[in-house]
Amino acid sequence: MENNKISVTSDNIFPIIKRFLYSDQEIFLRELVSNATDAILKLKILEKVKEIDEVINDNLLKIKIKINKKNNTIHIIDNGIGMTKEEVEKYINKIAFSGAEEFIQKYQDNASSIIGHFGLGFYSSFMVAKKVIIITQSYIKNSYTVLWSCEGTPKFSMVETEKRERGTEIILFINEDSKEFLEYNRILKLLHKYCKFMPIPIFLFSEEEKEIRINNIDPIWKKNPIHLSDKDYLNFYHELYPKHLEEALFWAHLNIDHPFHLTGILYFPKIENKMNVQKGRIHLYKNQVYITDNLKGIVPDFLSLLKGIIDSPDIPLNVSRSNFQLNTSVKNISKYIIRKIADKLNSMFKKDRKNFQKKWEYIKIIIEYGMISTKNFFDKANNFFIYLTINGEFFTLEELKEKVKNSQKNKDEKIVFLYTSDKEKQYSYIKEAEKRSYEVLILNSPLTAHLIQKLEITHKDISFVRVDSDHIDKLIDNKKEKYYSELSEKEKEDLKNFINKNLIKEYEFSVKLENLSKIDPPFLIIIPEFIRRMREISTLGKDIIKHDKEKFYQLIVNTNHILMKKILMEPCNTIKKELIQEALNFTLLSNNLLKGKNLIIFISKKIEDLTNQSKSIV
Ligand SMILES: Nc1ncnc2c1ncn2[C@@H]1O[C@H](COP(=O)(O)OP(=O)(O)OP(=O)(O)O)[C@@H](O)[C@H]1O
Repeated sequence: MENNKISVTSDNIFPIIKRFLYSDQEIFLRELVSNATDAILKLKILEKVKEIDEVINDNLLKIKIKINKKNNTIHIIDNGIGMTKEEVEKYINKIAFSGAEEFIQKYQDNASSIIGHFGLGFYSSFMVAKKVIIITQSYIKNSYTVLWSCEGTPKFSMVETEKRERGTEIILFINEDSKEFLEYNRILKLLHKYCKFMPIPIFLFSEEEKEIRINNIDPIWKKNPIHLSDKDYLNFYHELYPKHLEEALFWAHLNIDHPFHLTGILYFPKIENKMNVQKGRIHLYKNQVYITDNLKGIVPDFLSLLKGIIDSPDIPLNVSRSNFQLNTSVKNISKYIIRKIADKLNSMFKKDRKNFQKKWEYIKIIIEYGMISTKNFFDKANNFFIYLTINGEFFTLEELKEKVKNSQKNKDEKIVFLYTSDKEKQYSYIKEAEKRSYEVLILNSPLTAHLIQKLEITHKDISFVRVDSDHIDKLIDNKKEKYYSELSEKEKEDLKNFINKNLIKEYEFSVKLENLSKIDPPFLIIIPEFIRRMREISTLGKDIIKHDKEKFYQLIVNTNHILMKKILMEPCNTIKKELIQEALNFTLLSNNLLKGKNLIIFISKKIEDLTNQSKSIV
C-alpha cells in the first residue's frame, strides 16, 4: 500500500477562494475587521497570561477604517499583535492555515472570543481588490516591519520597510467593478450590519478625517440579567431597531454555559392577529460578529415572529461564515430556545396574570403557531394558553373545563366549548347561547381551526363547535324533552321537495328538516363544524372562497314552525313560493348572505309594501 499526500496547486485554488467561496462580496470588510479585532484580542490575552512585557493601555486599542477615493484604496488599521516575517509566511502565504486556530489551541479557554477559524478570510479581500498590501509590525521586540504585496495571483512580494508602531494596516486597491465600496455610506452601512457589536472600538474616517464610532463593544446580551433594568432592555431594543417606534412588549434573556454557550435577547413585539411570518427579525452573531438573519434550524418558525439577537460560539459555521451547518448541537440549541420562551411565558402568567392577559391579544398568534407546530412547546403552553370569552373573562383550559363541565356536554358526553369567530356576524347564534347561560369563547385567529383540531386530539374529553354550526340545542345536549314533528312524513317529504325544486338551486344549499321548537325561526343557515374546519385548515384560516361558499351551507327547515303548516295548506304555488322566499330572505339577510340582485329585489319589495301601507293610512 502506498501512502501519499494530495497536493493543491495555488494557481487553481486562488480563483476559487476569490470568486466562489463567499456568496457576497461585501463580507470582505467583515473578514478584515474580524482579523483586526482578533489581533487586538490576542494582544490582551497575551497580556493576561503575562507573555508580553508591554503595559497595554486599553483605551488606545482600536481599529480605524479609512477610504481614499483619490487613490481608490480602503485602509483597515489596527494596533494589535501584528505579524513577524515568519508569521506572514506561515499565516498569509499558506492558504487555509489559520493563525487564529493555532492561537485558540494554545490559549484554550482564554481565547474563546477569537473570531478566526478557517484561515481563508483574508483572501476574500481579492473579491473587491486588484492588489492588497499588508504593512505589519509584530509586538515581538527587534522584529522588523514587513510589507507584503500581492496582485491577486499566487505571486507576492515581501520586503522589510520603514519602522512602524505595533499593529497591521491592510490596504485594498479597489478594482473597477467594486468602486461602490469606495463610497463612505456603503462602508458605513456594512460596518453597521456586520460590526455593530464587535468587541474592539471601530472608527470610520471621512475624507475630511472626521471619525465616527461604529460599535457598542459591550452589548447587554453579554451581561448578567440581574444587573439589567427594563430600561436597559428597552434602550437596547431601540439600538437594534432604531427605526421602530413601538416598544417591545417583553423579552427573554438567553444565557447558558452548558452544554453549549449561548447568549442573546429575544423580544416580543406587538403582533397583530395575522399570519405574517416575517423572517430576518432575529440576528445570529458569533463572538459579537453578525453572521446571518436566516436562522432556520436554530429558531423554529413560530419564533421567527420575535425580534432580537442570538450569539453563540458553538454554532458550526460554514467556511464563508455567512451560514451555519445543521447538526445535533444546533438542534439542542433550538430546543433550549423553545424551552426558555415557554418558561418565560409561564412565569409571566404565574407572576402577574392580569398583565399577561393585557398583552394576550398581541402574543396569542405566536403561542398558537408554536402550539400547532412544535410538540415541546404545545405541552408547556397548555399551562398558560388562555381563552377569552365574549364577556371579557379569561380562562385556562382546565379552568374552562371545570366551569362548563356540568352544563355544556354533547350527546357523546364530551365537554363542548362554544366559540365565535366574529361577534357581529354570529350575533344571533351567540344570543341563543347566552339565553341558555352558555360560555362563548372568542377564537378568531387564522390558526383557530388547526389549534382546536390539535387540542381535541390531545384532550379526548373536549370538543369545540362554532356557535353557528348547528342549532344550539343540537350542539349542546340540554337534556330537555325533544320535540316531535307537527308534520307527517308525507308532509315533510312534500315540503322538502317543494323547497328543493323551487328555491334552493340558486344557493346550492343542502336542505335538512329538523323538529325544533315552535318559537325557533322557520329557517336556519348553518355550516357544520367539521366541514368548515377542514376547509379552513386547507386554506389556512382564509374565509371559504366565495364561489364555492354556498355549497357548504345547510338550510335547516323547522318543521314545527307555523309557517310550514301554512305553506303546505296553501293551494296556490306562486303564493307558496313567495312565502318561502320571504322567510328565506330574512334568514339570508341575518346571515349576511342576501346580496346583489336578490338584495335589491327584496328591498324594493319592502319599500313598495311600506308605500302601499302609507297610502292606505293617508
Ligand atoms: N490584522 C492582522 N493582524 C495580525 N495577524 C493577522 C491579521 N490579519 C490576518 N492575520 C493572520 O493571518 C491569519 C489568516 O487570516 P485569515 O483571515 O485568512 O484566516 P482566519 O482569520 O484565521 O480564519 P477565517 O478564515 O475563519 O477568517 C490569521 O489567523 C492571523 O494569524
